[in-house]
Amino acid sequence: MELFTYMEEYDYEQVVFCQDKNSGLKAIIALHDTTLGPALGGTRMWTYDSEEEAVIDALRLAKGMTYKNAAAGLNLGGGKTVIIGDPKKDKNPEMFRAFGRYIQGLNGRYITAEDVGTTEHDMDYIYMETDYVTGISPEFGSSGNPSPATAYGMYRGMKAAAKEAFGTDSLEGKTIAVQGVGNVAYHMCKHLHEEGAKLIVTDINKESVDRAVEDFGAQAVDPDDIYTVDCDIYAPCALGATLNDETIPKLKAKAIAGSANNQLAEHKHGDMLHEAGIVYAPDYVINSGGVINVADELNGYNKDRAFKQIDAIYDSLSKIFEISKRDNISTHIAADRMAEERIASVRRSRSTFLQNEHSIISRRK
Ligand SMILES: NC(=O)C1=CN([C@@H]2O[C@H](COP(=O)(O)OP(=O)(O)OC[C@H]3O[C@@H](n4cnc5c(N)ncnc54)[C@H](O)[C@@H]3O)[C@@H](O)[C@H]2O)C=CC1
Ligand SMILES: CC(C)CC(=O)C(=O)O
Repeated sequence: MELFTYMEEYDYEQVVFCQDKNSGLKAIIALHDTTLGPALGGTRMWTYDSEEEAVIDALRLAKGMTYKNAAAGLNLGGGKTVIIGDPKKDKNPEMFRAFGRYIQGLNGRYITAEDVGTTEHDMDYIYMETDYVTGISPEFGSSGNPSPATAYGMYRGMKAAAKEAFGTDSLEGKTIAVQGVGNVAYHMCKHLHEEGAKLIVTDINKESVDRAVEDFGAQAVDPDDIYTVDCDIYAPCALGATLNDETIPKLKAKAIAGSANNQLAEHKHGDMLHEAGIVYAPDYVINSGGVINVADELNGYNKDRAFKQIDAIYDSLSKIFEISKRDNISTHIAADRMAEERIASVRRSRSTFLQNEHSIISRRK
């Protein structure tokens, strides 16, 4: 991979490689676009097959955060971190403290939070070294783990997708197939179960499946079978790129509404779904509840205010479905346009010179 060529093609601002031999930290912080404000995005810890795979994941996730934060109406740019390692075996407090110092070194250009493989406690260690971290334990005045907020937004977004696909937003009696029942999907399943939906679940982790079967009466299937089950809505809630040439033709669902980031392997897969008449709720819109919740901490956390904003995911998706129908474009393109227009308009409105803003002249005495 030619890193600078890739960065130039997709307009990335900065990539930071962090290494700390003592703790074993190997992290990549990718900052995509900070037009709207400091980049806010979580830290993923995962066992990558190669360093290149980790870099690409950080870059793709960071760009997704630019679009997510813009579409959610937040004054925040897009960034993300990946830490290379096994979250079950390779973590230690020093690793997250060392990482916190790297974040501090960016002086507010990047603010982190949880993602796959990291927890509230990891964030607490980062917080020992920097203020630029959210989703820390509630005893520090924070909003805590963002997963329940993401799950609530998912539930609201799934109702909007159901309205578009079935003419009613009630999920009672609907069969929903869930890939990956981890932090977000467990809480999402709780909402769906309470509304009377039937759940089919899969996970590579048996304990997670057992918990969903026990708590929500879900039916369990093998990971490879989730694409072919009879269902009304498919919810990809594991990792990215699972909507691709191989899986899309197998799907029986009329709507797709999941929490995973970067669900479409390529842009053309959004078009494939549109052509197949499947209502696709763009991932970064439907899963923005978590970032909306942690972003609220920057104003002094207020749960009611944050959840009111999360509720609005329903309206944002309804608007996207409307534009998609009106202009006969796929929903992911409609969402991208919404986000890009917001960034472009803020960029224009910030183009005037300010004497008190940092600029080359402010350094001259
Ligand atoms: N935690 C949050 O608030 C947010 C999470 N997301 C995204 O949602 C997705 C899920 O996040 P979390 O629930 O936090 O992570 P998690 O790690 O708790 O859950 C993911 C689950 O997927 C399972 N899994 C992985 N590969 C699988 C496969 N091939 N087949 C079946 N199951 C598989 C894992 O075993 C795990 O149980 C991720 O893509 C994440 O980036 C997006 C926005 C916010
Ligand atoms: C705080 C996190 C939920 C933000 C993030 O990384 C995401 O939405 O993917």
